[in-house]
Amino acid sequence: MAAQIWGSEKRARRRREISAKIAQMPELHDSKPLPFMTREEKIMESARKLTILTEKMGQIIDPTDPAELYHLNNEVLGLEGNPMALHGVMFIPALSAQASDEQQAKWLPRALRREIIGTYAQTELGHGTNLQNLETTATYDLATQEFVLHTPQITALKWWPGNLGKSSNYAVVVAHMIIKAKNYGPHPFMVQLRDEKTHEPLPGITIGDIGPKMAYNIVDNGFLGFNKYRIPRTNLLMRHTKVEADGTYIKPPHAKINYSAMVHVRAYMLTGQAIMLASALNIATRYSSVRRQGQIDKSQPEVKVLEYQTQQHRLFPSIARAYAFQFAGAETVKLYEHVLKEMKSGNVSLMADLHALTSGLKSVVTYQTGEGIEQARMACGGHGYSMASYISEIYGVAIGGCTYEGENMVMLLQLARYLVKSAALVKSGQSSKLGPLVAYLGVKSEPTSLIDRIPNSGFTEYVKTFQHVSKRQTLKAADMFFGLMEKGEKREIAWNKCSVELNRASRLHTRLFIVEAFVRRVNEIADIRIKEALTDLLHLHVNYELLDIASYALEDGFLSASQLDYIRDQVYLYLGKIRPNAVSLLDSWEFSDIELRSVLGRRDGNVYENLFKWAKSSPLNKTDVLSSVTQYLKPMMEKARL
Ligand SMILES: CCCCCCCCCC/C=C\CCCC(=O)SCCNC(=O)CCNC(=O)[C@H](O)C(C)(C)COP(=O)(O)OP(=O)(O)OC[C@H]1O[C@@H](n2cnc3c(N)ncnc32)[C@H](O)[C@@H]1OP(=O)(O)O
Ligand SMILES: Cc1cc2nc3c(=O)[nH]c(=O)nc-3n(C[C@H](O)[C@H](O)[C@H](O)COP(=O)(O)OP(=O)(O)OC[C@H]3O[C@@H](n4cnc5c(N)ncnc54)[C@H](O)[C@@H]3O)c2cc1C
Repeated sequence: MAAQIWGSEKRARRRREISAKIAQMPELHDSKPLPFMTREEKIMESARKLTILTEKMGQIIDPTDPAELYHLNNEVLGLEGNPMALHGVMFIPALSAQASDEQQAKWLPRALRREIIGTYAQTELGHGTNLQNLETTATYDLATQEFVLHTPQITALKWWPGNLGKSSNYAVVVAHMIIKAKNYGPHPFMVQLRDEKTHEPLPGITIGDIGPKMAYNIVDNGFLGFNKYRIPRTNLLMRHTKVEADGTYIKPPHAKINYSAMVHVRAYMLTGQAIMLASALNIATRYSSVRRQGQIDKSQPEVKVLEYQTQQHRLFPSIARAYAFQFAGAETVKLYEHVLKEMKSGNVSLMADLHALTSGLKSVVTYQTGEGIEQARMACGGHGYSMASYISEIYGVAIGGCTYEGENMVMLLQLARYLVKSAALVKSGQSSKLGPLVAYLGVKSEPTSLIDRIPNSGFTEYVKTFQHVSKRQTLKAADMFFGLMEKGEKREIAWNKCSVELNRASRLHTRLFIVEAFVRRVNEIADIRIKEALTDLLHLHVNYELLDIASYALEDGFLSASQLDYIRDQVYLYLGKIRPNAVSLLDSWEFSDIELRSVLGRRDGNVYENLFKWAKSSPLNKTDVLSSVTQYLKPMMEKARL
């Protein structure tokens, strides 16, 4: 099963080898539980481990393999980020995709050797979503052949970029490029921020940390202002766009090609989200099979809380989602790598499809991951609320994904643009022009679902039902939009008035893709026992998801009330079938105790003793009487007694 999750037997084996090596290297372990550290201590601890990793990484992993790097990162540095998180996640990908060969030769080896630390500085205090209204400017000075970076007002301060505040000394900065008074829109520039020897900010640069956040507090998300700060013309990233010495602008082959670093993260973050969901579920499911509370049959002893159907219903559909996201994420990364290769050789024809797909997936996966992790926390009762479970940290980090790389509603609307264009093709009789991901929009469906009518139909009838609801909602939302325009409404106003319906279509389309990716994967599996376990999970997935969106299928009679009862029964049937495998389905992800950082989720199940040990190690317990008591509470009580 681990081979299915991680992509191959070799990958699963490598992960085990890496975890085993890390277990033998105490210098790479947290020196004390992260929840007991201050933010400064955590940053210091993370930087300590990071420097050891830079020295010893080659002994543990193949540093050129992103999957091995990601695993090493999760085990040693953890989810809360590190002082170089954005260096690997966005700075290097931005340089790789957007810098010319000559620029790459100059900067990439230094970045890869970690001679310099970089980040991706795009979002500003006043604007994050609407890139067209970013306010930082890069004005070309023809006389000196330099760009002058400037922050005209407070809202133009860069705000949020990870590791910008204190750790990075370089950044890819996105600014409006102005040449001879003409604004060419946002473009990426390589900018040195700090002196390489002293790490002091360079003259003309104002920089710092934006303060503590809901989670991710090891990352120094920062602010950045420029006061007429000059950089050479050749620091504009020039793989696709060029500015010649005389100010001549050579436009890129696709208007949005400079957005590729964002698409990179949107594609890769899906499996990251799956891992966080599976981690929280691993903690909750293990704990649920240790925790005994109450009886189902009063004549029997107290049961493990995992025996309760409500507990299973709370956890198991999310287990199925974690697998579904992992499989859909793996497909998306493959597609991304393919499109990136094509883009590098000048073929930009697949960019729109990739953008639409990653926009929808990013939104649905992060939202459902957040939901699933929060349910996992509640499933652990009181102990889930303790930082000893570590679930609250996983939650805080995971839901950051609903906001970063494009706020979820906004990204769903990006997918909706693609769906509406596809609907227009269907309506104008040009269904043959539909791309493969939306081809179903042009296919006539049966009048009613055959879900419970065709025995042994595999998952075909389910897929058809998801296709039907997605198609219907897409065409309905598109009709609403076209209808408003026909009535004379301006395009943008009409769009806004339909946007809730449009986003519903985007969600349904994305959920269909996730179901299809799960079905594709299960169909590929040769090992009978693995196939059987995953088929059960897939049954739970399709029935649970369909129940969740049933209103769309009920409103036009595609599903009947009796079919809904059938679907509900299937959910209960598969909850029971999955119960014996539940812990194993999560243990198969092979998270080590070091990686999980959870007292509740320990592999050995020795929860209570370790919770007590953990509580005793709280800094508050170093002394029996705190100074808050001697200074304030004790005198208060004494005064009251007089
Ligand atoms: C091994 C790696 C492991 C990785 C693990 C992950 C862990 C992650 C941890 C990292 C933590 C944090 C990182 C966070 C970093 C950031 O957040 S960076 C900042 C991100 N910011 C955003 O995402 C901003 C969102 N906004 C946008 O993307 C755009 O502004 C928006 C698309 C909303 C609109 O752009 P405009 O330029 O205004 O576009 P319009 O003029 O409206 O035109 C839209 C048309 O352009 C098409 N489009 C847009 N984007 C793309 C694209 N990327 N590719 C292709 N096409 C694109 C769009 O479809 C429209 O086309 P149409 O007109 O419909 O034909
Ligand atoms: C943990 C974290 C890490 C980050 N790291 C980085 C980084 O490394 N580099 C970087 O540059 N940035 C980074 N960011 C910033 C992040 O990319 C932005 O916050 C994000 O893109 C959302 O933009 P915003 O803050 O402007 O939200 P807003 O756009 O202000 O969103 C507020 C509300 O308005 C709605 N809204 C906005 N526009 C529309 C629209 N057109 N239609 C409908 N609704 C709309 C949204 O849906 C949302 O409900 C990070 C953010 C976080 C939380």
